Amino acid sequence: MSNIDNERIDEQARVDRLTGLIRDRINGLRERTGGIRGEIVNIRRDFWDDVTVNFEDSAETAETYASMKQQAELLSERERSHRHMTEQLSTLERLKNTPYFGRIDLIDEADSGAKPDVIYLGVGSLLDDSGEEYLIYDWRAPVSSVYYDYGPGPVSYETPAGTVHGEMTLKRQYIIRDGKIRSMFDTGVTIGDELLQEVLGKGSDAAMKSIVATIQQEQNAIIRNERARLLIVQGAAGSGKTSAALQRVAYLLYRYRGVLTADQIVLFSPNPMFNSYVSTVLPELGEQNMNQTTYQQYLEHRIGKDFAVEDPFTQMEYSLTAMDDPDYAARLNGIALKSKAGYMELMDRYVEQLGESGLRFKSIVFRGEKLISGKTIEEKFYGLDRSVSIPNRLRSLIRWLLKELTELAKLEQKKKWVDEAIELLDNESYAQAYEELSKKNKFSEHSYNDFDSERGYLAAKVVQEKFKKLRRRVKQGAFLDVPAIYKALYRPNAAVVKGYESNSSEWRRISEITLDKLEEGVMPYEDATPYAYLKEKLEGFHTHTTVRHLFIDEAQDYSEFQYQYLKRLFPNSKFTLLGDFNQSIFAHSGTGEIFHSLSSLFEAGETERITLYRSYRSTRQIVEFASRIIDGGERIEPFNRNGAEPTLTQAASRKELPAAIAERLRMMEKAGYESVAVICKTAEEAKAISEQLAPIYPGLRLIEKETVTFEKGNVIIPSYLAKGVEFDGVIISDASEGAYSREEERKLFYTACTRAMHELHLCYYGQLTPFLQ
Ligand SMILES: Nc1ncnc2c1ncn2[C@@H]1O[C@H](COP(=O)(O)OP(=O)(O)OP(=O)(O)O)[C@@H](O)[C@H]1O
Repeated sequence: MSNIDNERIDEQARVDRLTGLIRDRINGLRERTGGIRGEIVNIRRDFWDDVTVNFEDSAETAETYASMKQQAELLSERERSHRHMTEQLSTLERLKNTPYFGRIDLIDEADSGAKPDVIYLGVGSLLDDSGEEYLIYDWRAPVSSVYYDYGPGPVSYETPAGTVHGEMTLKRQYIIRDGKIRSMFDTGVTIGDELLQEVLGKGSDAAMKSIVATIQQEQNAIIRNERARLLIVQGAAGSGKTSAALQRVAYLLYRYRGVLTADQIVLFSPNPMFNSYVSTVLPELGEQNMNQTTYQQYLEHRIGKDFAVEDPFTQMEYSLTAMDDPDYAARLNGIALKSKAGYMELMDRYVEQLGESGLRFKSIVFRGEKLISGKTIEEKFYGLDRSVSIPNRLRSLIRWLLKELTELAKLEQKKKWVDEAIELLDNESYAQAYEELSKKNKFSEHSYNDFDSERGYLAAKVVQEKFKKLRRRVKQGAFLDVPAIYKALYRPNAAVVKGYESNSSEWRRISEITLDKLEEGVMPYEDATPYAYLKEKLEGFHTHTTVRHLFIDEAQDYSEFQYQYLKRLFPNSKFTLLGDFNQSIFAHSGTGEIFHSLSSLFEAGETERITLYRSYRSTRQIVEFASRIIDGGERIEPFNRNGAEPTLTQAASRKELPAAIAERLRMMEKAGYESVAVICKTAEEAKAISEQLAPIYPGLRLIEKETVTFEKGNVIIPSYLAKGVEFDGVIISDASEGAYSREEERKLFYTACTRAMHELHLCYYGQLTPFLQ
């Protein structure tokens, strides 16, 4: 028997020993948690039986208090133990079938000559019975970084106590399934092809997978980066940006356990469906999910009461389909203009001017009557000390208005409608009034009819009730008419835009189309951030000070303005931005140059950039094919996994396209693929193709912007919604010149093609897109 065979026997014996130990511990823990759970139920049920309650005198009261405290402490101690055991159980469950995936043998420089420490890495740590020796190290432990960063030879790694140097004498990888070593091999720096081949060759899933066992060196740099205030990751399609981001969250939660919690981490995703796609990774690693949201959801939350906020996909659909609209060019120019930092400066200047004049206030109206006119409020506001900021002046104004309302309420009580309202009161209200007044001795002993004071009391009650809503709205500052203030920016001769764009006919056109939308109650997507920013500047910023880490996926899709805004909203947060400028498809994010220039967001020393060139998602053939579409694509390195060449199918006419697509779908079904996407350029096209395919290839699920769950199966999806997700096979429904030929469509086309893991097929009619010619 060869050496390696002997070693494998030893290794399997160790796996057996550990899985046996893990199982024993699981059984023991299950029994104990069951017992504790029972105890907790009993303590809760008998809590008051076991407490002697007696408040007769101070000594008895003290004793009662002490006995309650003792019971409460016992309960919380039991609950703590239960929580701890449940966590341990969940770690053991994760280690049960695959206790570890890697091993390193390490000699610490400090004790050279000694035998190497043998370190096994898994998705959780395991101590021996003495509690002193690690049988398995968590992949996030400081020493584990050596596994991802080095091959055999000299190594170093950071610990809280400083840098440790040493020598790695062995690096081994395992594929262990159900407690059996399927294969094991010794490697250098790169974590072996074999393991990656196995992982990447599998079918796609409804949920993203964790990549702990095969994290690559450059990905590890992202995961463990702790220095940068702003970490910018530019990575080719399929290079593992999202995967690395999620592993990074898990790493941070481990590294800062006790200090950092999952709710202090926020991930901005490209769409709600993507949220569902990535939501299983962290629980799989034994961590809680961070807060996940989309920028659109955030905007809705902030300004959704003022306007119907257009979403980025509707804007996208417009930019892809509305070329015949006479306002098309003006709208696109407006989108570009409003996404720049210069537009934020314009808002700043506007706010400065508003400090002097121009704020608009709504009158405070009650029962159709103006109680305090907008004009009066305005005069009061501008009568306040002008050196004070607008939000602080508004606060004074609120105090003044509330006082005024108290006085006005008294006048209101005398009005006739109040009498009518009193008459309609029920008996209970009367009885209550009588009781309260008796308590206050308001009824004079001599009068037999206390009508006046009773009426006074009831009138005050009626008016107070009706004024409640008014007072609440005043407290919220709802009398400031932010929509009107924003609209004023686009009115002819708005003071602030003088010298900015006032003479340009383009600006006038942009203003007109924006105003039209705003008057309809619709907030165009490109205006949503400027509006939210203006609102915050006037009312005072609602910052999220507890958030420590903000992750933005598909970061190339955000505008400069949006970044500046986010920076202000999350003042205590580090930013991790993950994107690919080759996939910037939105009109507001330009051609991705914003993503390039982001370094200016923070100080130079606080920003770090990492570029990922290696693409893992797709076969070599697909990566090479797709890379030809974009500039600089030759730098993208495919992972060496082979598959079929992408195919081009020319249909005789547009009408024949569905048949060609159906044919490809059947072929892929035969080949056993379970998730195939027909990717269309727009939602409009997706809907049409979906209807045409239904009779000849039923069962495809149409994905729309409202779709919130990502499920396994065959789908029809618009290109821009397929961002960030992947499929076994992709069929580009229409790769004709008519669909993809404008320069703005190049990146969209690239994004669509790079969603495929194993097979890519393109259908077209007439001329093929010039991007492939
Ligand atoms: N180190 C790795 N080990 C195993 N699989 C990996 C690794 N890195 C990436 N992958 C796989 O590659 C695929 C693409 O990863 P991911 O979606 O994170 O890439 P991305 O850079 O965010 O892509 P895109 O920009 O196209 O959305 C996923 O299936 C992921 O599991």
